[in-house]
Amino acid sequence: MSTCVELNRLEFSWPGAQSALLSIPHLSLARGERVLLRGASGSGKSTLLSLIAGIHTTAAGQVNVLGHDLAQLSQHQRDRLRANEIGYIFQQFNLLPYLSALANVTLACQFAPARRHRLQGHSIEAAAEVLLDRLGLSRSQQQQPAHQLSVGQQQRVAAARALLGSPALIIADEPTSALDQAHRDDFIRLLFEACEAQDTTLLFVTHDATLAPHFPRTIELHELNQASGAAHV
Ligand SMILES: Nc1ncnc2c1ncn2[C@@H]1O[C@H](COP(=O)(O)OP(=O)(O)OP(=O)(O)O)[C@@H](O)[C@H]1O
Repeated sequence: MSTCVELNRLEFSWPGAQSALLSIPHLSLARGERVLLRGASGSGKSTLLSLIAGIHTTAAGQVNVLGHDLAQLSQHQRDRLRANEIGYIFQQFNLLPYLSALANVTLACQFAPARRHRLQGHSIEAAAEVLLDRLGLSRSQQQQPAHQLSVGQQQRVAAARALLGSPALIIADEPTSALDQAHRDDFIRLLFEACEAQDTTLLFVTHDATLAPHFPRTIELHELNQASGAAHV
């Protein structure tokens, strides 16, 4: 099985902080793996995601994504790698409220040539419609402005935007915190099915312990992180 993400001797401190936030000897995520990353509020989960996504970098240690050492890439190269290979689902979804659901999804491929290429000749719009169908949005809902959709529907749009064009990695940062349990379980099932269909690795972050049974692998950040100032559950 090939490796999607690998961290080696990663150290990270925010500028001005008195101690390291993250000190992670090793972490490896295989291609297609579904992993839950759990940790207390403030323990550094979002920071770790931003390092894996190449939004922030650290000179200490190695963050490897699909065989690329992110520290060796220019900012432009990291941005391209992220656009092409990483789909991000945010806690607040970050949809453009007055654009239709469909237009929010198609945006994902506008600046990502590799993602467009993987649509294998289908138009971006046709591929987005099929993905939204699969995630349970009717064609009329797909035409509605995002702000007129329910929270659960907006979340599916955010998931479709992340999944379109089969990126290698989906990073989901607390994407279910606004949902009740039934909608949450339903969303996770749909997300798993979509990731499996396209062999996408899923790194799903939460502080909710009850989600662990859904995932084949759970990582507790406080067990992974050896930084002395790290927050514990
Ligand atoms: N841009 C930043 N600049 C400086 N410090 C930051 C920045 N972002 C986060 N921090 C600090 O890093 C620590 C970890 O924050 P982070 O958001 O990574 O935690 P988290 O585990 O995702 O928390 P939560 O579950 O509450 O979202 C906090 O002390 C926070 O104040």
